[in-house]
Order: sequence, then structure tokens, then C-alpha cells
Amino acid sequence: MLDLMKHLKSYGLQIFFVIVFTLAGSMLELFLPTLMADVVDIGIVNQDIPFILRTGGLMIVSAIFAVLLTVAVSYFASKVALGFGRDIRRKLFINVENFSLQAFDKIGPSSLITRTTNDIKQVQDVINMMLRMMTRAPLMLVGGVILAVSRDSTLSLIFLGALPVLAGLIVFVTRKAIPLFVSLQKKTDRLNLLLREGLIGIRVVRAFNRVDYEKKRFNTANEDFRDTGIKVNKIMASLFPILMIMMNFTNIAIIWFGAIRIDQGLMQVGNLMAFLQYAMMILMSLIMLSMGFIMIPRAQASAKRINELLMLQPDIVDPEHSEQVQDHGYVEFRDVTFRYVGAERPALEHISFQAKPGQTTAIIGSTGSGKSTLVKLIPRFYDIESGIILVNGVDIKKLTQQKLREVIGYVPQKASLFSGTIAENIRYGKKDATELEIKQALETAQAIDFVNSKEDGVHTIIEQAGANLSGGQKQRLSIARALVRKPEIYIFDDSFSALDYKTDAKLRHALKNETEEATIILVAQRVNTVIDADQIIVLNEGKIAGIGKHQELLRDNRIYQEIVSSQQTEEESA
Ligand SMILES: Nc1ncnc2c1ncn2[C@@H]1O[C@H](COP(=O)(O)OP(=O)(O)OP(=O)(O)O)[C@@H](O)[C@H]1O
Repeated sequence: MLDLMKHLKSYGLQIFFVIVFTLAGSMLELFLPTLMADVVDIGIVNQDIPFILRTGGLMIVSAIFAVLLTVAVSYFASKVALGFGRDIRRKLFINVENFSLQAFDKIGPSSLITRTTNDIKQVQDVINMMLRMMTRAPLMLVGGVILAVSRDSTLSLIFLGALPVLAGLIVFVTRKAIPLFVSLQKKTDRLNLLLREGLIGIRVVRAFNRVDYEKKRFNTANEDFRDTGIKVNKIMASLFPILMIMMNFTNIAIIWFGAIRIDQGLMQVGNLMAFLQYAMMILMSLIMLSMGFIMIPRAQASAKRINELLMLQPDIVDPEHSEQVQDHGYVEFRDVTFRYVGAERPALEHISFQAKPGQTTAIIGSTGSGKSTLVKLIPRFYDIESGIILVNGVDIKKLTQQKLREVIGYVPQKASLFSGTIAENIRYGKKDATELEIKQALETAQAIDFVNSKEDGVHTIIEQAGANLSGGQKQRLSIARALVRKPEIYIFDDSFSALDYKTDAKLRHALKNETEEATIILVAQRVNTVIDADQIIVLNEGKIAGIGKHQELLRDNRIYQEIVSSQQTEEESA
């Protein structure tokens, strides 16, 4: 929590206002019972009407100022807390965008979303409360005690009985509540995860008639969350009546012993009334403090989860200076081995090959053989275990990620589009692309016809994640986005799979003209897609089973022969 508090530095002035206004407001409030005692003990006893009016007027003015100051404190406290929330959300978002995909995979998007929203809200609320209460409560407590003791030190001994009970209660509740708060946050993660999966996979859920199953899964998590919430609330709910009983008993004791002292002529009525109010202030401040003691650990649990992300150092680090590239469009793997974090065996082992400009390098292999993993290593989404990857003659670790990725046009396996227009999505590849460049890219990607058929053409709005487009349309837009930047290296990760044979062939033909100087690395499942490639890399269980042209592999490579014959059988039987 303290680590997060450092981020409050920029709100120094507002926090200063909160403290000063709280101080002034508390003083005024502490002043009121003393004025009231004077009204009773001096004004009423002596029937001095002008004194009563004067002091009463002063009481009204003090009360109005106290209220105004409280409003100002609330305003500044909310400003600080909400600003803090915004800053942390921004920092977290930037950090998450930068940290490696290994860490991203490990924490998972659901937990990242909960941490960026719910957890930050918990901390933000506590900061708001702390600013408003945690300065006020100690002030009122200390001031109340001093003024109560100065009114009647003997009667103040009552507090000695009440305070230890209160302290014991706070310790007990905090111990019980903290573990439950920690588990509540984890259960929020789980709820988010199930909700996310259920929503993203809604079509699959319906197609397989698994609505009831998903409902049950969600309900179990939901009820688990509710039960933990109820447990926490039970503890919190029992706290209040106990505190109220304590407050009332303290009241009774004060009135009881106060009356005896008045009877003995040791105390005045006005004094007892003021004492009672100070007692209430003391107890209310203690209640506020105890609420703080409970809320802080809850926020602490959230702060820890936020800090975990803020502290995460990206393990893919840029070199201080990017090395000068020597060539253009070259990609080379030298004995590369890579393993996902926690995986028993490497996803890729001893991979060596070269891809040259003007050439198409195709990668083929069975599912799970490591094709996507291989191409993801080129833009350095993951760092390799051993070996070296060269792009344009330079080890990619010696290039900044910005420089490296600048020369690559990457088309992922699953087309991922953003809400906005088609043109905006294509400009993701090149910020300043003109309308003509966009249209050319769409043409090469065989997307121009369907874009033109839309009423608004390139200004057609794409809904969240491209919900209003077909799989093939999304893929073609995603290809156009890579084409528009005219990179030196194209990576197509199985990007033609959603296209029919004819479009696939037309697209590859158009690409050939468009990308004469560029290096194309293309992952494919279909032999048809790779047949014309200058070299085909056959992957099998993370290892290279052969490299060559279609005819050569067909002649000599058993695995390639198997792939070809399995596809021929499929086509024949189709
Ligand atoms: N993020 C990840 N974390 C851990 N293991 C992974 C991850 N992504 C892939 N793998 C594993 O690495 C291996 C290679 O996966 P990869 O996605 O590269 O295969 P692929 O050949 O592209 O398969 P497909 O043709 O089905 O797309 C698989 O065994 C897979 O389980």
C-alpha cells in the first residue's frame, strides 16, 4: 500500500488543503460543546439573554463554517482519490502493454481486467476515506480527550473501561476479515474469467447446448463469491450493533456518574452536556478509526495485486542503442531453441534456416508442431532459450523492439480488429496512410469488393472485435493492415485459412506482384498455399523435418509426403 502511496506525490497541494481544512473544521466542531456549556452554565443560569444570543450566534456561524469546510474536504479528497485511480490505471495499462507475453499468459486477461478496474477502485475508495476520516478521526480523538479531561478528569476515567474493549474488538474483526477480503478479490477474478469465457464463446456454448452447464459453472462461482461476501458482511454487520451498545452504555455511565457529581456539586449541568458530546466525538472517532483499520487491509490486498503488476519488469528489454542493420529483408534462425514458461519440453528445438528478400518461405506441419511459435519469435514476442535470430543481419536482441517491428508486417492467426472504421483499422499498420494506399492494400488483400459493397466503403464502422464481419473478411482486413505499411518482412500466420481456394490463390498472386522485394514467411495448413513457395520448412514436434521446394520434399520427405497424401485423400473424399 505504501508503495502505491508514492503515486500521491503529485497531489501534494490538494492533500495539504484537505489537512488544513480538516484541522480547521475539527477545531470548530470541538469548540461547539464548550460554547453550549457556556450558554447553559453562564447564560441560562444567570438569565443573561444577550450572552445567550451572542454565544448562540457564534455557535451557528461555527457550525456553518464547519459544514463548508467539510464540503471542501470532501471535494479535494475525491479529486485526489479519483485522480490517483486514473494515474494508476494509466500506469498499469502502459505496463501491461509493455510486459512480455509470457507474463501476460501467466496472469491472464481476466485478472488483469479485475486488477485494473476493481482493485484500483478498492484502493481509490480507501484513499478517499482516509483523506476524509483518517486525519479527522485522530484530531477529534485527541481534541475530544483533552477537552473532556479538562471538563472533568474524574468522569474521564469511564473511557479507561471503554477503550480496551474497543481495541480488542478491532483486532478481532481485522484478523477475521482480512483473509476473507483477499479471497473475495480472487473470487472476483474467477467470476470475470467465467463471464469472459462465456461471452466470447457464446456461439460455441449455444451450438453445443452447453448453456445449462455454463449457467451452473457461473452460478457456482457466483454463489461462492456471494457466500464469502456474506461472511465478510456478517462480521462487519455484527460490529456496528456492538459499537452502538458500547456507545450507549458509555452514555449511560456518563449520565449516571455525571448526575452523582452534579448532585455532589462537583460538576455543572452545562459541563455534563459538553462532556457527553465530547464522549460521543471520542467514540465516533474510534469507530471511524476502526472502520479504517478494516478497510485498509482490504485495500492492502488489492494494492498488493496492483503492485505485482507495477513491479513487473518487462523481460524483453531493449538494448541501449539499436545496431545498424546491414541488409534488408533477411531473416535467419541459427540453432534456435525456445520453451514456453513452465513447459516441460521446448516448443522449438535447434531451428536453423534463412529467409531471403524476394522469396517466400512457407512453414507447414501438423497442429501443435510449433509453426505459430516460430513466427512469433521473429517480432520478439518471446525471447529464445538458446541460439540466435537475425533480422536484416542483426541479432534481434540488439535492435530496439520499435526498430525491429517497424520492418515487419505481422498477420496473426486469429484476425484481431478494433472498434472503429475499416480505414482506421487499416491505418493501424501505417498512421498516415492515404485513402489511395488503403484502397491499394485492400485490393491486394482481395478485400476491396466487399468493402465497396458496404454503403460507407472504407468508413464502414467495425463493431467490437469485428462482430459484423465474416471470418474471411476479418482475415483480409488484417492482411491489408500489414500490407499498407509495405514492410520488408511479411509474416502470415496461417492467415489464409478462412479463405476459399480461389481467393487464396488470387491473394497470393497479387501479393507476389506487390511484395517483389520483400521476404514472405507464411505459415500454412494447406499444401496448395505453399506449393509455389521458394522454400518450404516442414516442422514436426518442434523440429525441422526438412527444407526444400515442393517437388523435392514430395520426393524425399516422409512427413511432407504424409501431409500431402492426407490432404489429397481429404479432397478426393470431399
Ligand atoms: N502461450 C503458450 N504457452 C504455453 N504453451 C504454448 C503456448 N502457445 C503454444 N503453446 C504450445 O506450444 C506448442 C506449439 O504451438 P503452436 O501454436 O506454435 O503450434 P502450431 O503448429 O502453430 O499449431 P496450429 O497449426 O494448431 O496453429 C503446442 O504444444 C502448444 O501447446
